[in-house]
Amino acid sequence: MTADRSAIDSAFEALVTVRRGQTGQILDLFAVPDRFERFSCAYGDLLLDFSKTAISQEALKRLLDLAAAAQVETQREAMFAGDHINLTEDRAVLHTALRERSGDPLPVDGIDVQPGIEETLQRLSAFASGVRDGRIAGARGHAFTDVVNIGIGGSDLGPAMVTGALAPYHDGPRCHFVSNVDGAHIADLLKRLDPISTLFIVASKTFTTVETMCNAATARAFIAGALGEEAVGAHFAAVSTARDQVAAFGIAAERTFGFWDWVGGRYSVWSAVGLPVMIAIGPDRFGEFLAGAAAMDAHFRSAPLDQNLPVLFALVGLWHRNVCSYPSRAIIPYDQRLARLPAYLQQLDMESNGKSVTRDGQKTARATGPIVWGEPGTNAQHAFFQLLHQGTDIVPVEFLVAAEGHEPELRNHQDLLVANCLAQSEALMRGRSLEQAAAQLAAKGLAEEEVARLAPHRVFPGDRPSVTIAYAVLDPFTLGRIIALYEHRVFVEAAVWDINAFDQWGVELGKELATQFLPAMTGAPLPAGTSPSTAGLLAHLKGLAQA
Ligand SMILES: O=P(O)(O)OC[C@H]1O[C@](O)(CO)[C@@H](O)[C@@H]1O
Repeated sequence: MTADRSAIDSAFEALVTVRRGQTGQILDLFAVPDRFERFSCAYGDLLLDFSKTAISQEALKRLLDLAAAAQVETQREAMFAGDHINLTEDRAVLHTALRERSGDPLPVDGIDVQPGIEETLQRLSAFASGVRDGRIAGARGHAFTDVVNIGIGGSDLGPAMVTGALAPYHDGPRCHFVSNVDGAHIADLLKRLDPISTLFIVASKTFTTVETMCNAATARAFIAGALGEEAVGAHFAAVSTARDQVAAFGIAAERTFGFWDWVGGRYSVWSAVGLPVMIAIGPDRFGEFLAGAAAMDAHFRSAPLDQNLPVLFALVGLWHRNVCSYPSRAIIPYDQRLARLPAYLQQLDMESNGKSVTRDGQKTARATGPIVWGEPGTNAQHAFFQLLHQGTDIVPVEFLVAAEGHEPELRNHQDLLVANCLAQSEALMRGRSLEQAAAQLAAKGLAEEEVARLAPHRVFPGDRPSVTIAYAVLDPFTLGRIIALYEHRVFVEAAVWDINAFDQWGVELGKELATQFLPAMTGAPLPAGTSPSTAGLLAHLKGLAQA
């Protein structure tokens, strides 16, 4: 479908005009008594609060006009219907089908994909259950105590993040994740593992990714060296769309779990890529995780735009990126088990929306995906919150926080955690004036000149925006809802920017050059045209390696 660029441009112009006309601060917007109610949106216990942004009633209205101008609803239906919206790869985008359990037929290119999804899920459940209860065991009959997922990008970040997030639900074997081609990653893990009770899952959509193939070969040698070549089959499973390559590696068809080209790597945790999660928490809990995402899908599809969490979340993102020109967004989960969420969202958001051309190949009219980064609170407070509060750049923050932890006996920890989370968003918005800083110092009895010297350092400009996502508890259902919320937010932002969120050509050039440079590591000349800087660096490193 073709976006109506002029309607989108007009909607953005109207927003810029609103922004220019704003005189007060975020705090002043709370003069409207029900601002919190009006600028937050709940889906069950999951609340998105965006009242601590500079979005006024007028701005919100214009943002909703922007969504209408971009025909977000039409674009959304094209995705759910299985249209080939990934234009550069000529593919449908249907990760949502993986969690849709109604059983209704879903034709893609004339073929119903639901039976294949169901069959794969049944096979995954049987395999995961077998590994969990020891019916599927190693070559010498030992139950698996450790499962190692070998994958990278979407074949690593999703299962690694979700497995960590749902640690309280683990009742299966220990799960580990190896992604980096740096041999240190796998070597440090293998030292701690007993081959006799270790299962490797090689996860790669393409089964050609260099890092994954290199790590898989090392893992294979680990098993073959310890237990013999004939043991390899019992200690490996694969997740891939490339069944031929999997077979060539030596993994049997019954231990190969497929998915489809309409599932992008960074959207694949709902597919067989989620196998380590299923082994860790069991098929039933994995089903709850899928159900959470399906619930968010249904909400995204049916809620009016002004009550639609992913749409509102995206509009806040567009406001910050395009109207306020903020270059990044920070993800700060006040939930230690979501420690890998920022990394997961970096791929989801930046690989999807880090684009400079529109769907028809024209240069984009405005800035697209921001830099996404973050760390869990409260640790982040003691690292980079200084800059968030007093630095010269404004970074909109996205806080995530649960009402309950999983440790009722540590309620005092949860109280401290929640209080800190709320305090940070309040402090970012409220700030502290020079007068207030001076008054505080004077109240401590400091001399006048000391007050004047120190007070400027204690000023907080305030007026810094944040969004808070609050929920009851981080269970599988809620985690599913949160990830789907972010996925659809990325979708809506891309729809407005008129970019393809589902390809990733930007990762190719570096891969190509690495392939060309590899022979030079063992003496061949570097390809013609390689810069003197790169040639100099290689010579330096080789000199050091030989020393
Ligand atoms: O699953 P594969 O094919 O090994 O790819 C891994 C990752 O590599 C990328 O293609 C590019 O980095 C990602 O999109 C993907 O998640």
